[in-house]
Amino acid sequence: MAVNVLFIDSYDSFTYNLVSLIRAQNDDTHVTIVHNDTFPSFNELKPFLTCFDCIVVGPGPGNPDNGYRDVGFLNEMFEAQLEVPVLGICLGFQVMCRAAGGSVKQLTEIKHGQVYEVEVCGANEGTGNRLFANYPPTFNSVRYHSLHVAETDFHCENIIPLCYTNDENGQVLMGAQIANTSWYGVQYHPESCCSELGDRLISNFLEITEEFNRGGTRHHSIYKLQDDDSELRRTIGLLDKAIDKSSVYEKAVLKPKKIHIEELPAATDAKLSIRICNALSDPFFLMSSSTIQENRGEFSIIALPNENSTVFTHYDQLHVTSIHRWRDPIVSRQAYTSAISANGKVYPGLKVIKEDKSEFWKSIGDFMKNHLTSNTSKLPFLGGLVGVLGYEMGQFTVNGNSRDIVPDAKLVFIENCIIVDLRRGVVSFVSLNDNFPHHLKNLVKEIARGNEHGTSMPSTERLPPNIKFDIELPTKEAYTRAYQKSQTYLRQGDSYEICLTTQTKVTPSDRIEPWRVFQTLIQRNPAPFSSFFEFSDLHAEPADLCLLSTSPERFLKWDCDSCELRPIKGTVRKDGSMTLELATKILKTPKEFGENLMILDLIRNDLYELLEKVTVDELMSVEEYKTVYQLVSVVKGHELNRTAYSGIDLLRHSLPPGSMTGAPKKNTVHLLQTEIEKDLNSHLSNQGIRGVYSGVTGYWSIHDHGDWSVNIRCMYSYDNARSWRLGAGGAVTILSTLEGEWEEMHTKLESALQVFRDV
Ligand SMILES: C=C(O[C@@H]1C=C(C(=O)O)C=C[C@H]1O)C(=O)O
Ligand SMILES: NC(=O)CC[C@H](N)C(=O)O
Repeated sequence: MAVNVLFIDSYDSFTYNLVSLIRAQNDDTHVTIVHNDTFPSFNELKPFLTCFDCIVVGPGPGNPDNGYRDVGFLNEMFEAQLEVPVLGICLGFQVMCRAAGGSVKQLTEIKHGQVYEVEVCGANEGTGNRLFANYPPTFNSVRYHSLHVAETDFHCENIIPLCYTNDENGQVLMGAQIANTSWYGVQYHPESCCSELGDRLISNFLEITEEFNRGGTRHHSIYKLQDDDSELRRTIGLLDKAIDKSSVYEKAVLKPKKIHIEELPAATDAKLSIRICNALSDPFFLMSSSTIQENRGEFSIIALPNENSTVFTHYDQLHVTSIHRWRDPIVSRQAYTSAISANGKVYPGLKVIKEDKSEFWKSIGDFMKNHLTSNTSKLPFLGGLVGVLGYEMGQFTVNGNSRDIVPDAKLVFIENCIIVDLRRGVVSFVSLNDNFPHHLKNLVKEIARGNEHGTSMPSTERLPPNIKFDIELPTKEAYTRAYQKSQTYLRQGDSYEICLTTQTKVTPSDRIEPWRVFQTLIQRNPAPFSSFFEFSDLHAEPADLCLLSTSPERFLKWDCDSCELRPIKGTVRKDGSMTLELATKILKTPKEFGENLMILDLIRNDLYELLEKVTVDELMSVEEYKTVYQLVSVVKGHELNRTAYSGIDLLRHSLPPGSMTGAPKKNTVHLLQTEIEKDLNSHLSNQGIRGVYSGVTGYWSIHDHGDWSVNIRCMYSYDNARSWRLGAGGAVTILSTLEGEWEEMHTKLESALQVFRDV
């Protein structure tokens, strides 16, 4: 049967998991998604309702008692006595029960990302438990809620209980029908990857819908519309577009390009790329692995910008993108500075576009469209854009308002690179225009043979002595206030998990070359996604952005048809007595399980927004790093080829990384920026801005491969290494403790900060 579903989203991070579950029931099911505030009031939505067979009201942050601010027009909608089948989930369920006379109260023991056994009430009787037809007496499902429908109310005659769970709160209502209506709902999350029988719930509801519409006078499904109903069809089309899902660029048929690759056998030495970089006199960017792990860190990429390299820089606060050539002598610092801040002035060699960050994505899409090729290769990168995207390039952040104008994104087009395949022991020289510098090839050949001339790695894991470091850490008082605010929001139901982060500033008494600091860092904290980016892209001028990263976390990797994300959530410090076995025990407790599951479900959501097929390939494995053990899940997206989207769309739509925000993303990012982290970093000039930290670093190759890691366990500088900033944090959940989080933040901070200690 063709069913036309209206899905009302309350800005949750699990919406598209539900939408995909609904779509999966039937090929003919059409789901139209609107937000709960797409319309200023229910009246404006009402005329469209005849287009739909049923309504699904999704989960979300907030409390129905807060009215339009939290739930948009939903209270009004349920008060309007709709004659249409409704399925309310979590927040949707709470709004529905409230309209039927129930009251919504805070749980004593809040449940975020926890699996509970749900007991189904009695067998079918009359219109009774249709929603749970063909269910076993009990099943497991995931709960994400701070609020619930109070027990005193569900014994009222309007609310017919359909299932319960029992926990420290007593008996908690998990599902109900509103008497004399075809409104149903569940408090738990059927769409979570750790919930059972979610598909059966949806298919039962769709059957209820079908029967309702068959028996009644409603025959409005769009698929049954006649040609003269084109107006209605158009209306649905308009509603379908209420949420912007445009792609970064329009995919086209690609042609192969001759790419010049020369291979050289080399040792399988994780430090080879560092040894090569040590010998380079011209600028380079490095994406390297100092540890090789399954499916990570097999390749190190040395990208060599040259005078043909186009440099894209975006300034979120100014709404400006600048485009110029790498170290173009005709672009002076003075011209550059005045061009980006004074609107519309034209300088030779420099293009300044007034655009916001969403247009920035389109600008790089337009640029790359002309460079993409159909080549396939074993190499991850053949040339293309490399660089850094800061946290504020992602969705839902608001513009900063600071004195310091710093770049939020920097991407450089690379035509020459050296790729070290650490597994196969091969070095490749790759050139798009056959202009790979000869002297460099010869130099690398010498190094691969082990003939270095006094340029080897510094033998100590220490920075040069006699330099003092002024370290400004966040205060415990400020952290405590931010932590407590986070707990308040979690209890109120405004968020399920909040990644609370801090920033530390380090000022050396003397400048140390970033490359020197990086070498020390990667020896102290080897990681699969280490990167070195010194953007000295203005001729004879110091770098205005520098990033040294030892990230353990892949954010997103893609090729033409599939993608992979590896969210890390759950951290245990490695100290003398900690073993893998013990860490595994700690990481498999409800606190860490919930923390990881929430982000895992969020990431599935981010992919389902654009893709149909998403799988969880690893559920919470424990991985060992130099200073910590981490809980890692692996999520894959498939069949990108069948959609209008490419990897860059997935990147754009899923930034900032969920593991750095918490869930639901929109509200949590907003709370972090405007309330929680606002006063936490008073020692920084641009507070309220995370900058590079929490963003991503990586590449977009011309053969449409990409790989981006999360900017954590890193340091970055906006003043040419005169001072460094280090971000660190962790997810705060209802099961966190202040001391535990404070310690975890320090553990992560120390993984990079240690290079400035015991020098
Ligand atoms: C916030 C950081 O790390 C993030 C938070 C983690 C956690 O809460 O367990 C783990 C890895 C990262 O996604 C950090 O390193 O600063
Ligand atoms: N997942 C949800 O929809 C949560 C609903 C509500 N904000 C609560 O915390 O209870």
